[in-house]
Amino acid sequence: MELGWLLWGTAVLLLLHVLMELSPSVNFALRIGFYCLLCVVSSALAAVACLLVNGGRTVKNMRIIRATVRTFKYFFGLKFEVKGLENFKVEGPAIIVSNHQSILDMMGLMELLPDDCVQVGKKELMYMGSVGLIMYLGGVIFINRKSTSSAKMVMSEVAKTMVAENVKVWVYPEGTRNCTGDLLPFKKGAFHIAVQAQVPVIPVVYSSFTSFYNPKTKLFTSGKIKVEVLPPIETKGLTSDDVTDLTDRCFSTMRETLFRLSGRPSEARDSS
Ligand SMILES: CCCCC/C=C\C/C=C\CCCCCCCC(=O)SCCNC(=O)CCNC(=O)[C@H](O)C(C)(C)COP(=O)(O)OP(=O)(O)OC[C@H]1O[C@@H](n2cnc3c(N)ncnc32)[C@H](O)[C@@H]1OP(=O)(O)O
Ligand SMILES: CCCCCCCC/C=C\CCCCCCCC(=O)OC[C@@H](O)COP(=O)(O)O
Repeated sequence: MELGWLLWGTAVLLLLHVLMELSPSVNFALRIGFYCLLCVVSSALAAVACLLVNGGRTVKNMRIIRATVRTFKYFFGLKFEVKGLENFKVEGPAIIVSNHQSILDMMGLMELLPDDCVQVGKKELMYMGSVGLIMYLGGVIFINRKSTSSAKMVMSEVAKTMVAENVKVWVYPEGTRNCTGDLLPFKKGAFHIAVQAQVPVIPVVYSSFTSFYNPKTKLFTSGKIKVEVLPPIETKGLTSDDVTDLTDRCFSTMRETLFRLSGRPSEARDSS
């Protein structure tokens, strides 16, 4: 009986392996499916650990989440090469902004997440079962993207509490995933918070995933991601009139870094 199960199991695994080799779509679906399963199962386990260790919603839970998610890269053959971590060593709170390419970004995020740092996420994520629960327990700030006034109100509240509670806040200023190898125009919420709280903005750039991950062509292989934490941009003395300038400055620096890290030729940069 047990031998029968073993043979069946081996046959199914072999078949999946062959299908993955033959069809990029099957390979993509299985790898993404496995990633989601890993997120769901480890979120459930991590939620129990968070509740036992810290008792409820607190940024301290991010340490447990970070340690868990840092193991995921080994399943997918992903390597991170990180530079500039010393730029996180600013005194007190800061806004961290980074490019957002895919749901796989959670691995890159946790690879360098500093202590006492929460993220801003769309409120729909809260309803993703155990994944929503772990985000809630980790202190993720949920915003309603469909209501500008409500999102702005939450962001302004964040500007006050991040200073009072001495936490850093991680925002994806593109406001949505974008896996084209370029940046979408930045939304200004992160920069408004930085100016309101008079805290520095620390840009983080991940190289383009397109060489190993592309949902359009169903590409998902192993790969290397270069990451750079750029020097903090001070906001002391800036007012709301300076937000557009601050946003543009940050966008240009990050775009230049993205192209450099991704080895994009300079002619392509100039023509886009
Ligand atoms: C253990 C296993 C675990 C498994 C893994 C699971 C989980 C890991 C755990 C945790 C990780 C969590 C990671 C979560 C990632 C989530 C990623 C996302 O969800 S990205 C999407 C959501 N984020 C954003 O949208 C942020 C960026 N957006 C903005 O900043 C926006 O500006 C906005 C505040 C949302 C508002 O957007 P909207 O489109 O409605 O309006 P505009 O941007 O056009 O702004 C209109 C207008 O208002 C001005 N403005 C904006 N903000 C402010 C403000 N705070 N104060 C004053 N004014 C503001 C803006 O400048 C515009 O005016 P103007 O045009 O005149 O400049
Ligand atoms: C009871 C309901 C159960 C639902 C189960 C859902 C299972 C999904 C499982 C795992 C998914 C892992 C997701 C990791 C978190 C990713 C966060 C993220 O990257 O969100 C996308 C968001 O930034 C922008 O969204 P859009 O690009 O605008 O869209």
